[in-house]
Amino acid sequence: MLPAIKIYDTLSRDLKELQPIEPGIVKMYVCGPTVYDYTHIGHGKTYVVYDAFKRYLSLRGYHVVHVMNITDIDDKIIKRSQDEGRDWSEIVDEYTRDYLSALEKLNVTIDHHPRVSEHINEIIGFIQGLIDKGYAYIAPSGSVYFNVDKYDDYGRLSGRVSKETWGQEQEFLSEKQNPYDFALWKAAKPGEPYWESPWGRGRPGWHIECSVMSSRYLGSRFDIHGGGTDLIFPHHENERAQSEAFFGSRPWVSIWMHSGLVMVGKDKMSKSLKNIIPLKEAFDKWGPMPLRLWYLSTHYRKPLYFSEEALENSVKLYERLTTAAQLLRRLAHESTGLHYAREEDLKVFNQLVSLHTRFHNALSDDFNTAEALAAVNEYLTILFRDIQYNPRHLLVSTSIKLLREFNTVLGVLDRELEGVEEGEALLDSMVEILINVRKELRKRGIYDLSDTIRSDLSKIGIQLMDKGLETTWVRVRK
Ligand SMILES: Nc1ncnc2c1ncn2[C@@H]1O[C@H](COP(=O)(O)OP(=O)(O)OP(=O)(O)O)[C@@H](O)[C@H]1O
Ligand SMILES: [Zn+2]
Repeated sequence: MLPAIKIYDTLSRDLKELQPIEPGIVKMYVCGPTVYDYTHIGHGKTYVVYDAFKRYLSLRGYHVVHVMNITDIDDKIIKRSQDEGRDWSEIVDEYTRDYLSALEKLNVTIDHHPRVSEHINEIIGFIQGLIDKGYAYIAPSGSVYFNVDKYDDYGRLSGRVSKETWGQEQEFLSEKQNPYDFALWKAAKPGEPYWESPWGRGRPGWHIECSVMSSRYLGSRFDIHGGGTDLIFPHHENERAQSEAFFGSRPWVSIWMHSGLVMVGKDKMSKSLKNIIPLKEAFDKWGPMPLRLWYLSTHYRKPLYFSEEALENSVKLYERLTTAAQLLRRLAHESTGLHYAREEDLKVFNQLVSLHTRFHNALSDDFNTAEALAAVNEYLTILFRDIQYNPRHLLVSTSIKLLREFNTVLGVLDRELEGVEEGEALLDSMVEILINVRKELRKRGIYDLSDTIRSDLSKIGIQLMDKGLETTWVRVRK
């Protein structure tokens, strides 16, 4: 029996057992990027952590619905478009493309990827609802603010008990009833992008989009709300206040799950601090899969300090994992004759089984990927030390099963593990057929054709090596 899944909930400051509102289905919303600059390795951590968590939930048999928004209307985007003299939609297109391509490389999938600009009517409806219920007021400028005093649980998520610590959006102090009220709708200044609304031309404030789009795709209550710890205040505090006010029920979400930030020294890696490494540069230097492993090398709630050395270690781990997948593919063919296990083999088998338990214990206890990776490392040691030269069927098939399970969460060997399926065996046989044909051609002196076969195979990553008339081959990973 696998242990129940527990996750640290920022609101109750305690571990909470995952008990989905609808049995078997986990609904998760994670705050996504504001697309006004290149996606950086800090963002990548947040995306990969929730992707890996979702993969773990799937491994445990849950159906997960994962929503992440794209903020394509925001003050930062408008500022960038004014600074560069470019239309805001051009900026949004450029950086959305960069973001989506980074997700693809990182092997992160999202089920719903809603954009603010495509939900303006729903946002207006939600704000009107808050006004009607007495939680929001219209200022003379045409902006609409949330009246924080009307909501009785403000500050609990972030642990800010005193009103003195709630101040935000200083630029609107003159028209807000309180310094801690926040904008739901911002009246447009000349030259700014705008949409028509009952309160005049304007655009949504930042926080309202997440309340609206989460309920649009997940309903008025859902299981997990995530994002980086930088968002707890004011963003998530505000999301919570306006959602519970609008739906008139509590709790809005069952678990608030926050991931620690990528840090450069003492600072958060951040576009605004200009200390970023864009993901596209990091991909060239270390590769996307080692980055995934690096993100998972520390407990998700802790900060992750940027370090070239740590990234090099992840590159090495990735190499060991890919070698393991290749080795297992080979052993899967070789071990078919070794259908008996001796006593010492059973000991190795038991070690593998206990690593499986350790992996699940770690991940079900607040998704401890650092501890899970320790189990993976130990598995690799056993594979290369005890199984590689003793490929008993029991040990090889258990190792394959385990590596698949590990990878379901890690998400770095999807392609390599396909190699263990029948499809790959078929491909292997096809290569052998071509090699035999080529041998015949060479025997008959038809070298131009035999060279063509070799160079064409090399283009698809299959390298032939001749020794006399005999030919061996390897797969070259690009
Ligand atoms: N340094 C970081 N480490 C981990 N996650 C981060 C980091 N910076 C931002 N995030 C997370 O990435 C997601 C998208 O962030 P967003 O685009 O809003 O960043 P931002 O705060 O505007 O960026 P920046 O601070 O770089 O200007 C959010 O969930 C946020 O919590
Ligand atoms: Zn949000």
